Amino acid sequence: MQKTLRDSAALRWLVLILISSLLFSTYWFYDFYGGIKGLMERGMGISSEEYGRIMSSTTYANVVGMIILGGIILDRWGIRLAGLVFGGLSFLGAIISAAAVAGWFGDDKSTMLIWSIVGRIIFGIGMEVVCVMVTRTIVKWFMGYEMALAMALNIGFGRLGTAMGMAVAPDLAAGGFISPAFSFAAILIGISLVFFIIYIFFDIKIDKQRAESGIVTEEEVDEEKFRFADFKKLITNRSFIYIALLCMVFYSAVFPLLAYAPDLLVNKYGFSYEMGSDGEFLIFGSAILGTAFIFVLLLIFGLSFSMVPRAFKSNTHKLLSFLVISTLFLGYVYVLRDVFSEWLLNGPKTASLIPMGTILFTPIFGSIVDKKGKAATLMMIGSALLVFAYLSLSVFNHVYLGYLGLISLGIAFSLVPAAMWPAVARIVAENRLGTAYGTMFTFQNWGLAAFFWGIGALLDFVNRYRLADIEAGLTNYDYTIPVLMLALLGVISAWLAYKLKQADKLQGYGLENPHTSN
Ligand SMILES: NCCCC[C@H](NC(=O)[C@@H](N)CCCCN)C(=O)O
Repeated sequence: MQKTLRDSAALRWLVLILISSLLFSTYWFYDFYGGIKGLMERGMGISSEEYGRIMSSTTYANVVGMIILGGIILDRWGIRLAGLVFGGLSFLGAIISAAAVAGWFGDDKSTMLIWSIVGRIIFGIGMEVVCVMVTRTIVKWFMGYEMALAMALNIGFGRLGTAMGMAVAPDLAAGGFISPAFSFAAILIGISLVFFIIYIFFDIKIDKQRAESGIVTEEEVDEEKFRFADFKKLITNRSFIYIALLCMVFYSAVFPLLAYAPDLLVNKYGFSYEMGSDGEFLIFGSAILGTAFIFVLLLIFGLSFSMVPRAFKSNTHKLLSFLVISTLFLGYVYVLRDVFSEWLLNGPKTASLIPMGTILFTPIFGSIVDKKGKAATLMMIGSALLVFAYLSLSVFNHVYLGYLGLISLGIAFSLVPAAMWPAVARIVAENRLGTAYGTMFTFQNWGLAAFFWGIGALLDFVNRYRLADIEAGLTNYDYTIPVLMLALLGVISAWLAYKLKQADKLQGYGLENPHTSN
């Protein structure tokens, strides 16, 4: 059979980098607000509820079915046009948001708020469909090759975007001017769109090659397509209902918390928002480049831990490679010990270590699920960890318990997605996966809409008699009740994972069994 571009490993990985840049930049824009919540409140004169409203607006179009409509458009138009249009929408939304905070539409609070919401709504439409489009592109290039690894790396790029966005945004907003943090994040999406345009040349070429050699073209591959008949079947399947509800409840307890985590650490434990000079690692005199370098090295270590030892067949080589990477990692931590000890007292930097940790843990848990199974049980454990994390971060007041809570949150945030997404592929036939993802993301956005806003609204409500003092910097927000509410979501998640385990026993999808193919 005639070879195509995807038969070259180098080209496949190049394609992965080109398209993952879109995930990196859109996750960055999605999550960097968390790193500057306090600065946004002061800069724009908004309350926590209004901040929550801006975050929640990302989901507004998606809660009424935009992801499903986007999926159908993706089916009709294909990767190239849909990618340009939805990537373009996320860029447009980001530009509008940046213009809003820069005061281009007017510098009074309500104008800035309204245009920030308009920007986030448009960004949210583009971002979620980009997520589905990128998954589809990975299937197109990696089917029959290293698909699971490519997907894990792809999410890793997204998490790196989240972590760096949260950590770097306060440096970009130095002096309390939030506008540069927005412009920078918007420009990143623009750059990733250029990468996507470069990808388009490869996409055209491979489609040509596939047509010439009689391999099915993208339009003919219907594995990932959305179909209403499939949708009806899915929402009457017990196991799917439980896993989709779990996706909604679990992510509602995690993504919205990330948008408040730096502020929580600042208000509860007295961490800083802006970094002192001791915590700055300068490259060419720039703290931003220095932070980016530290994160890229963390990513490289995370990926090396999860990929290098498993590439060797003999246990001795596995152990040896693990020891070499561990030694290098310890050296890296030792050299940067002063920087890291400052970071652990800074809200945005500490919170950014949660998504960073998932880059290390998600592939590890993924391979445990592959080898040992127990997917539903691991989802129960992950949800229980969430309960522990949120109890530690709410009712208790000790900073070390707080760190332990953050570590548990990071493990839960790795464990549940690592078990959940492959489990969907077991419950749902391959030709219904596109429909399943679209449906789950829509459910997820319902939960996110409620909790992005709900945490902020509850925060203002429980602190209603102290808001003037908080604004004047005389006292801090009390986060106890909002975080306790998230612990309840952890309990519901654990119950849903348990119901999933029971439903799976009846329906026999084998979620608790190892992946025999691996
Ligand atoms: N192949 C499916 C992977 C889903 C990964 C998942 N992404 C989402 O849930 C997106 N709908 C929302 C991303 C929001 C970014 N803060 C994930 O775990 O990231």
